[in-house]
Amino acid sequence: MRYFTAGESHGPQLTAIIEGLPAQMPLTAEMINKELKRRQGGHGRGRRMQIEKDQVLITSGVRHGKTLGSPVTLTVVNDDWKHWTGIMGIEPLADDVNPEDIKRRISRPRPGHADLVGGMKYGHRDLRNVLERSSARETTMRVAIGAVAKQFLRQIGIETVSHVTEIGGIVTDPSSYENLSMDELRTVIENDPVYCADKDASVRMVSAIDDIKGRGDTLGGVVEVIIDGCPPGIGSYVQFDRKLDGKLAGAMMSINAFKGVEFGLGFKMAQKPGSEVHDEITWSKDRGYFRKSNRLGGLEGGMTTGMPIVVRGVMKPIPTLYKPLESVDIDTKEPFVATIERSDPCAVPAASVVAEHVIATEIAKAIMEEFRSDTITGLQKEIEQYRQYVKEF
Ligand SMILES: Cc1cc2nc3c(=O)[nH]c(=O)nc-3n(C[C@H](O)[C@H](O)[C@H](O)COP(=O)(O)O)c2cc1C
Ligand SMILES: C=C(O[C@@H]1CC(C(=O)O)=C[C@@H](OP(=O)(O)O)[C@H]1O)C(=O)O
Repeated sequence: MRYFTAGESHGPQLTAIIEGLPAQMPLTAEMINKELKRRQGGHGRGRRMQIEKDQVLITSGVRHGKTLGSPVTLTVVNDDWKHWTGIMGIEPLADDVNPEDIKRRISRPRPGHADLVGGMKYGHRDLRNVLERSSARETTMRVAIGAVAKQFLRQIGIETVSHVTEIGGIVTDPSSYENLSMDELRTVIENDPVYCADKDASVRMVSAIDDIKGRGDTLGGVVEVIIDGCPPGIGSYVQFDRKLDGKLAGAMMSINAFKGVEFGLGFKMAQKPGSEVHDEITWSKDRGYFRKSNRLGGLEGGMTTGMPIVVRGVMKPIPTLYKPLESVDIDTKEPFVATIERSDPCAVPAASVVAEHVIATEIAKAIMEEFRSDTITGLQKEIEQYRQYVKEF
């Protein structure tokens, strides 16, 4: 499976193309729209999310609700485009227009964004040309692609869930959710304003977001993704670039504003002896091989172990502040303090949805590399046989 995204934040539309999906898989716009709506939500989002009502249009690769095996194209219209039509025009500028006079041209790079270095690299004196593509608006299409990947994973018995475990130093207590089933956890999270499974922490997170917004500042946090039902042996130890943990870490780090990733106990492993980190192996007739604990987060030697995959990512606080940081105007080289039109004070809940979808996409891709049938029923059969084989190994 291969995929691409395209589109500018304030351009006419966003596009994704996915190639290599099995044929005969049920797929509807509704399945994708449900996830797009979750990404737009979460306490802490700014005014742009009141303008957009993200809805996908499937324009190829699906007929009568089933995949054809041909490339699937997804598009989402930017409702904000109507306010930007002239500014974002595709046609060349008229001869009498000076590029430096383009409406809403940006000559003042924002710290923490791609603006300055992107401008240098691509020769853009209007930094809007960088901002438009570096914006996290792009994550809309990564969620759309991930929704398709999740639908594929569901067909072969793999479930995904994501939740917020920390915002601005407020940390969830794992005992409040670690005994919940995947379905129970999903229900709690979907009904929570910050997609958090610890009710007490959630209340404090909401007020921390309101407080930071009032102060013109922003907050980051940590999100956790859990993937349950993966058979052992997805990924490989035989070549460095086939290790699944490396691919998942790369996917997590590709999300705008993500600055770190960990599996299982993660960075806490540094504080513990080996006997409190590694997971003992056991076997039963019902389950086959399994681990007595899951401190390594479901991966050993770059391969899934069959235990749930547990991966977390840290998101920095949003860089555009109403209480802005100092920067330099590229025209005058003079320092300035920026004025802000709108921004999200905290997008950690939305980012947890993005994280779940990019991880689901990477896992779906890895599974399609291991099992090669061109139809979903063929793949289901192959995977079922493999599950039986590893159980009795
Ligand atoms: C869901 C989501 C929403 C975001 N919203 C904003 C925003 O409103 N304002 C902003 O300055 N950055 C926002 N960001 C973060 C920036 O896109 C990101 O920090 C920037 O592109 C620079 O990339 P880097 O932080 O990965 O270096 C958001 C990120 C995500 C994942
Ligand atoms: C549009 C989205 O997020 C945007 C991501 C973003 C950024 O700089 O990354 C900046 C803001 O955009 P704008 O400048 O238009 O207000 C966010 O709203 C979205 O998530 O769909």
